[in-house]
Amino acid sequence: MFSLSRKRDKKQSSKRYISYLYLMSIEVSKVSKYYGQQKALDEVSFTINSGEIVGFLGPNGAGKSTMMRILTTYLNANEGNAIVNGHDVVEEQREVQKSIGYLPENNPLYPDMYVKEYLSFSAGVYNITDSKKRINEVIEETGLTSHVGKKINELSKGYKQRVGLANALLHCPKVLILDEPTTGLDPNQLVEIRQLIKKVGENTTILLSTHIMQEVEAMCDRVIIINKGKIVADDYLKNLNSDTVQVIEVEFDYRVEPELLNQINRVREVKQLQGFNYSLKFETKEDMRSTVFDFAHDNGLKILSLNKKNKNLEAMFTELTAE
Ligand SMILES: Nc1ncnc2c1ncn2[C@@H]1O[C@H](COP(=O)(O)OP(=O)(O)OP(=O)(O)O)[C@@H](O)[C@H]1O
Repeated sequence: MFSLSRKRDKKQSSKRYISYLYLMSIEVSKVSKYYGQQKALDEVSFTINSGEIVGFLGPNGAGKSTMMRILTTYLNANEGNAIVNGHDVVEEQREVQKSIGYLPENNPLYPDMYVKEYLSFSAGVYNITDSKKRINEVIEETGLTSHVGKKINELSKGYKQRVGLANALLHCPKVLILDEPTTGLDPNQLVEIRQLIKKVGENTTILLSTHIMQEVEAMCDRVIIINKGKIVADDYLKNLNSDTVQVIEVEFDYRVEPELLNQINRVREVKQLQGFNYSLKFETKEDMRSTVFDFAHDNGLKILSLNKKNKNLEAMFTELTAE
């Protein structure tokens, strides 16, 4: 275990800086965080490459906001370290803040300010040169053109989120950190904000947190799943959505010994669910439903229902975050 405040060997640090500059946007290493006795993060480690859109997925209370607040320097970890765009989140806070855009969970906007007034105020805080030009660019990029003359408290939740995004993008950050960016949006606003985030992600590395699995499927290249403060999965969606793993859920009219079902040709795993329901896992592209039917017939078992599922993100999320 090593501490966030430790001083690094300068030579090693500059070598690492160069590699991060080109490849790695974020590196988190064995980060733990306690609130009193409660461990909110438990030796969390992951890396995010430059250009990726990564979903940080977990149920309520999993530790997502805590991790994001550490990455954005608003909170210190108790153990471990984190580097963002080549800068240590404790030793180089100012550099980290300059290189990231952050949209916190409850986007703190000034309700009485006009949209443009608010962005000008932020541009002043960021010390942006040629701020007028940059403000007009982000207004266009985030689809706010027809709303610039409005006060923030006159905007819908979706447009308030756009203002938050515009604000986070003002200083052209390399990495955007978005904490539950679509919470509370209606279905139309949801689609629009997702499209906007995807568009922004064409030029920016994005880490976004959510507890909604479909959110990750709609926007991300990769998912990191966190549960009770621990990383439980980290993979690219294209791998998770492959159809080589197949789960068949079958309901019989009576209890069947799992040992019997284990004899089905090519079955890899048998799980007993509620009632007389069973889940059978296969690792093949071939549709195994007829094999299951034939096995049931040959063994005198009566099937009441049968469902084939691909072992996709939804199934994995449910399994990994089950109580
Ligand atoms: N300031 C705090 N003081 C005490 N406990 C806290 C504090 N902030 C968070 N926690 C606890 O730490 C755990 C992780 O919280 P965190 O907000 O990081 O989770 P989350 O995944 O972002 O949840 P949500 O999706 O509900 O926002 C939770 O059990 C939470 O109750």
